[in-house]
Amino acid sequence: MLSRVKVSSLQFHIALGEIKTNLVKATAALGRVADQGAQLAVLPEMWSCGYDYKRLPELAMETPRVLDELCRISEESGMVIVGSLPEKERENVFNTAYVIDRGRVAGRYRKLHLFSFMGEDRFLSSGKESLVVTTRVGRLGVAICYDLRFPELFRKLTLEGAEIICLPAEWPKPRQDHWRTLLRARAIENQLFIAATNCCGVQGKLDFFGMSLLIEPRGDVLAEAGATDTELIAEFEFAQLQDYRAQIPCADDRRPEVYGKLP
Ligand SMILES: O=C(O)CCC(=O)C(=O)O
Repeated sequence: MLSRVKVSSLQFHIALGEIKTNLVKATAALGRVADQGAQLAVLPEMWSCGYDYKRLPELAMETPRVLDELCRISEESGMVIVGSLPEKERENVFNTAYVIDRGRVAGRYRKLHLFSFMGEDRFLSSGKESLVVTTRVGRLGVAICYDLRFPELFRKLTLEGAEIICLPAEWPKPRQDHWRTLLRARAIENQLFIAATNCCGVQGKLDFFGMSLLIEPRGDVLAEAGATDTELIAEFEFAQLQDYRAQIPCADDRRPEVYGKLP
């Protein structure tokens, strides 16, 4: 097991429906962070095409090709890569975060909580399972964007041994405060690392503020992006997680007999 991991968050503007443009951008950014020694790279939510709702079934047909490219990069660079893409299965389209490790898909998480406020539930199907997966950079839990508002999911991932939670997002203005506060809260209450990647810039009618964050288990922000294309890098030291959990043993002090058992 590694004692520390170099983690990167690849924030960029997603061109709506333009898979080729976004793939070129992501590939270049992955190359740059690999050159800086990144071992885990987190891309935004639906980064290949954005929320081009009506064209999602057609755009999702390209996802296997995008995944092949990510697998190649993972194989050549040694990086673990996480990010969400539209996934088509029969008549359903899911918002699916893929974990790519050692040149193959090591785990797949279909977004559980669809953002009904913006009609995501009318165009996408929701997943039925959470995901914690062991990779070469440790045990990763995955959540996507709106999932951040559901602490139960994060607690479940924690109890299942997640050390780092990767959170691809497309979180628009004006809720910057919720984004930053909830990310720090999820890290603090579960005493783990969070690598959250938002997109930035205008996409259709929405304006994204960026503010991708790399956070350690005390809730301290190790790196934070502004509102433009940015590659964040920080080191996650697993001893910090162990020390903090030993110091304030929240997991041991839980009272599940009162408020219910998870998972
Ligand atoms: O919860 C929010 O405010 C934003 C969520 C969102 O944009 C999404 O899940 O796509």
